[in-house]
Amino acid sequence: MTVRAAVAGASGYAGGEVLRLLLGHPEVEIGELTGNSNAGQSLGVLQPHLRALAERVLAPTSIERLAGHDVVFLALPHGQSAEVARELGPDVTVIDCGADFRLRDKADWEAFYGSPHAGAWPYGLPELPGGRDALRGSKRIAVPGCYPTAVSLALFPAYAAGLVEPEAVIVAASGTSGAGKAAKPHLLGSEVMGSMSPYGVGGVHRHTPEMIQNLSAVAGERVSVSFTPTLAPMPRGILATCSARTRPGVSAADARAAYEQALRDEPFVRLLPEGQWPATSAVYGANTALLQLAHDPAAGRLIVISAIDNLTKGTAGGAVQSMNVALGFPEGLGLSTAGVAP
Ligand SMILES: NC(=O)C1=CN([C@@H]2O[C@H](COP(=O)(O)OP(=O)(O)OC[C@H]3O[C@@H](n4cnc5c(N)ncnc54)[C@H](OP(=O)(O)O)[C@@H]3O)[C@@H](O)[C@H]2O)C=CC1
Ligand SMILES: CC(=O)N[C@@H](CCC(=O)OP(=O)(O)O)C(=O)O
Repeated sequence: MTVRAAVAGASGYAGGEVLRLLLGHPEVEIGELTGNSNAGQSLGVLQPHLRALAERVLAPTSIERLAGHDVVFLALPHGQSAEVARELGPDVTVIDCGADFRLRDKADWEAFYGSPHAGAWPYGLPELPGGRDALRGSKRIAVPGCYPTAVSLALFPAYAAGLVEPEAVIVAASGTSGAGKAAKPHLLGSEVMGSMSPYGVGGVHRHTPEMIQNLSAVAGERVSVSFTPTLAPMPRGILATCSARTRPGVSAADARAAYEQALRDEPFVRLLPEGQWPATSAVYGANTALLQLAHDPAAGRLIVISAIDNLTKGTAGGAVQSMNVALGFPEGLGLSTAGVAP
């Protein structure tokens, strides 16, 4: 069964990555492509790496343009998806790469996004316990934020197995494409090259409540999260260093066994052999999350490090994987675990 898919926000980083993956998806025909300030411009100019779409021209984003497709990917700024989604019929599969429908808690949404809460949709992280069941047949999917993807995949096996206390400390580095294509002064090349810097420190980053939501659901109790994001001088990738206090008696071998068990059948999440560590270069352009763990007995903490490509597993790959589950396609269709190296 071939489906026809439209992409709104096709001039942006997330929309471009969705299109790169859809070009390799055997069951998807690419339909309307829309943008905002770049409407009227050709994809050959806006996304020069997508040669097969070079002649296509962006239309303005409107319901008329997006209606009539089987699937609509929304890769729009926060707050822009809800209205579009409301107008699209219940028979259209709408996959939102933005944040609008990720959080279930209205107060959290209002506190971190400062706008009215639009609601919550089934969450596009199939690997979480119950994740695939929630997505199967769903016509609405909220694709996770890139940091919550890296962190939730790193820590869910520990909480599912009861290995750690309900507190997690996370420091993560992201490539600059995480901030989107729109020009921002602190992302000028001269500010970013050759430097790493923190931002959103002290529990204020909007991905914090999303991590708490995911980990608490797995743990069955509220998990507190201290999250510090940093900006790294690379275009793509997230390296998340996550730790939590181990429950009494938990050993390194227990942790390894629990992760191996939890990830045994996962096609896109891999616990590396002992002695190998995740690196962003190994997941560049791949829909893979690579993990490694260590137990620090002196500190009494389990440390789990994960690497993803923020635009692939962290956005567009997660979106396509979730679409596959929702529509009943093989989950890995159109998705590669092969990265680009060096
Ligand atoms: N970058 C990343 O790593 C990740 C991004 N996301 C999410 O994906 C979404 C897109 O992000 P990203 O691609 O990085 O951002 P970009 O800034 O690169 O792209 C934004 C896109 O939205 C369009 N747009 C801007 N304003 C409007 C508007 N008012 N109405 C309709 N379309 C508009 C732009 O069109 P035009 O260029 O024509 O003006 C462009 O196509 C965001 O919600 C983001 O949170 C999620 C996870 C990770
Ligand atoms: C480096 C950088 O700026 N990253 C973005 C996160 C990108 C992402 O996943 O975000 P959305 O929630 O916007 O979909 C940030 O910290 O705001």
